[in-house]
Amino acid sequence: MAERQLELSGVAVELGGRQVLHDVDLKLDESELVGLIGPNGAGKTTLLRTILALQPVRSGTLRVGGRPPAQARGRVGYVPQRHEFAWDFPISVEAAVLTGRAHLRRWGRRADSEDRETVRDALRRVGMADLASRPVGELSGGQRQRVLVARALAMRPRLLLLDEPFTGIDVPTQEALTDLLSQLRTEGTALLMTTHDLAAAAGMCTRLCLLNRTVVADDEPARLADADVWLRAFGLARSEQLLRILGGAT
Ligand SMILES: Nc1ncnc2c1ncn2[C@@H]1O[C@H](COP(=O)(O)OP(=O)(O)OP(=O)(O)O)[C@@H](O)[C@H]1O
Repeated sequence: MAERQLELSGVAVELGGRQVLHDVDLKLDESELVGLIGPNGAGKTTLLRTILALQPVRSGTLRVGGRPPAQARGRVGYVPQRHEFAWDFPISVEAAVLTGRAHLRRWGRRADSEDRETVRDALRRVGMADLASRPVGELSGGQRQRVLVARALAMRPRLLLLDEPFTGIDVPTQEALTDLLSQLRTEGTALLMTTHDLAAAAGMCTRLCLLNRTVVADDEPARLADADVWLRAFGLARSEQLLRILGGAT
């Protein structure tokens, strides 16, 4: 049976005294790729940060690999939005990816041969092995995205969270990333990805989870063909543009 990597049941989260998420139920097993879709401000990033134990759960239950999130940090990789990384920091690509292993190493200990081999392997997987010594500030947007993915892979996560990984990247990087996510799935990694690219998500995800403060719908893309579900998720009236974007899906 597939191993459960993530389970949320009735989860509520508050930010600044305001309830941002309520009654969130979500399950994710190994080898699943779930697209987290919702309008701006729906709580997608907050949900990822809560799974990473960066945000407390107000009520409900959250388990990562069967454990409370604070005890499961070593099994969750995170690819943040690109603007969240300090690209002006004067370090090489290799050093940036090595930071992905920092919490697996004892504080102050130097990187060993296993760390370096894991970093090289992660850079190979994202097609960046040739640029290992390049300063991160000199990279293009697509190359930066690859570095963030390699950094998350360097910890060999069982669960990988990706925040808008396809936003603003070139087509070759989109294709390479799509292939990589599919490979990770076949290796058993569970993947949860926020995206605004509905067409890409429908094409590659095993399930789509429509979030708007709570889970409005969660199913295989082909089974989410009802326009009303999408309209509810996005809080829209029937006439709006989303119906046209969804095209055949509605
Ligand atoms: N530190 C904070 N304090 C109070 N409210 C916050 C804080 N951070 C975010 N919020 C609010 O929480 C809600 C959810 O934000 P979040 O960033 O999780 O949404 P999102 O779905 O990721 O949006 P986007 O698609 O725009 O990235 C928003 O209304 C936002 O304004």
